[in-house]
Amino acid sequence: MKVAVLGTGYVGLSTGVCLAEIGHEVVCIDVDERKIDLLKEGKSPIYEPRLEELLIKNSTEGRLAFTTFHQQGLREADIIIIAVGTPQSDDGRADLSYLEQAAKDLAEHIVRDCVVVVKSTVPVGTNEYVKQLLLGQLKSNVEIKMVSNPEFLRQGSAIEDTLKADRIIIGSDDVSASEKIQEMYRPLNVPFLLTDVRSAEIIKYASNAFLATKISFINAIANLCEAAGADVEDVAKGMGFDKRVGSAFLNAGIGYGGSCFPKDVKALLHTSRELGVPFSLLEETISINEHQQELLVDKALKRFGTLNGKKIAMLGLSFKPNTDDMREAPSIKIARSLTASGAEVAAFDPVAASNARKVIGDIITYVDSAVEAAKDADALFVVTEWEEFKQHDVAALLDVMKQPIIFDGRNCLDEAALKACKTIEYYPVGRPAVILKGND
Ligand SMILES: NC(=O)C1=CN([C@@H]2O[C@H](COP(=O)(O)OP(=O)(O)OC[C@H]3O[C@@H](n4cnc5c(N)ncnc54)[C@H](O)[C@@H]3O)[C@@H](O)[C@H]2O)C=CC1
Ligand SMILES: O=C(O)[C@H]1O[C@H](OP(=O)(O)OP(=O)(O)OC[C@H]2O[C@@H](n3ccc(=O)[nH]c3=O)[C@H](O)[C@@H]2O)[C@H](O)[C@@H](O)[C@@H]1O
Repeated sequence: MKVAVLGTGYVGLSTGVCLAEIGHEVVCIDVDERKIDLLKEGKSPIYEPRLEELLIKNSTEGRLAFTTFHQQGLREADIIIIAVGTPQSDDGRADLSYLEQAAKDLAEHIVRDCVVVVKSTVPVGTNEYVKQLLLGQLKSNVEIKMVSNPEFLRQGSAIEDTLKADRIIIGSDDVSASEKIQEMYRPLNVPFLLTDVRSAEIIKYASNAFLATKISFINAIANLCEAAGADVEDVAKGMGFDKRVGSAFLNAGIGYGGSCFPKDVKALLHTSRELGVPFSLLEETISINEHQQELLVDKALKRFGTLNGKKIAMLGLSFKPNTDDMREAPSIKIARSLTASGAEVAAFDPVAASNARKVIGDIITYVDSAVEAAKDADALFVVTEWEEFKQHDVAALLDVMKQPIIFDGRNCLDEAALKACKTIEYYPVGRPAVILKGND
């Protein structure tokens, strides 16, 4: 099938590459010339495992092309997938301006009957709004059918999640459009759930808000465990054995970040207010998360009395491992709080440093290794659980630190390995701090 994808961000690019991989002819369109130039050279503008490999393979085999010209990209498309951003507005609602522009671009350049798929995360009712915009401005006499098809991939495993999704939601009031989209995805062999458009839109927000709430719930339990002398890791394990609870997304830490949970929880809250339906649970989810992002700095302040002049090593900047995305990363708040308290911060992240610099600026120093960050540090903050930090020889870090104090915001360091080092003050999340007696 001939597919056009509007927007080559995390979702659009992953979708485009994977649809080409299962045999479709795909043209990805973006208004960002820099991105399209890179993509044409076979380079991915984002860090995502396997993405570049599949990008090169499918471009070389002639199933994947990139353009900044809507006219060129849309000319032959049977299916057009909209995957532009829907960021957060100041009042919490989803900003639909990119989507509105996308509808305008489509109206201008669509020249044949096609199915338009809204994959961007959009508030309930938006598919109908886009359809009206599109039909109202359409230049050619063609038939357009609409499908809501929200996306559930995670950054850092976008390709894997797309090729092996848990489900594909297809929301449409038109049977033939729904069938066409099922046909497009059929080679993936993933279960479909067919719904009406509004339910499909809500499924996306409900899923993200539920997962964010699960994280805030376990973080609240973590704080309770710390005060009560219990261990949240064991508590989460004990809860997770119950299939009704499930063990996923019960990792306590310094809160959720990223381009979606923070904005989507707020957007759903905004929708509920607009519809006059109380949903204070979401307010708590947000407030627990904000508090959790302050956790490491609060603990360090308690430990040191003042952070003025203290040197802190930050391991990790991206909002989660395996991505260079800094959107709403907890590291931003942590870096700002630390420096506002007079601390000096040296940070290392395997891939996110240059994006981090754009957001955090030069209030902190960006270094090229964990050991360099740890040099002369009074404390180490583990902010992102990159595999290489978990595997790191902690002794090598402790050797260069001024004091052996670790605040582990992701409970990811191996305690047995820590015990094999010299004596350490270790502050995990969700269980009391411990002095790990070492062999010094
Ligand atoms: N990032 C993620 O992991 C996930 C994101 N989503 C949702 O998918 C949507 C897209 O998210 P991301 O891929 O992260 O966004 P992004 O911000 O990374 O990419 C959006 C792209 O759209 C392009 N664009 C904007 N207007 C355009 C137009 N008129 N024509 C062509 N291209 C245009 C931009 O230049 C940009 O490259 C959002 O609604 C988001 O909430 C859903 C699931 C996962
Ligand atoms: O709509 C979206 O954009 C996507 O949002 C999330 O994906 P993503 O933001 O890429 O990453 P997650 O793995 O969900 O992590 C989000 C945040 O929650 C945190 N988290 C996650 C799990 C956990 O147990 N504890 C925890 O603190 C992570 O550190 C990270 O900051 C969802 O998992 C995807 O299904 C969804 O498609």
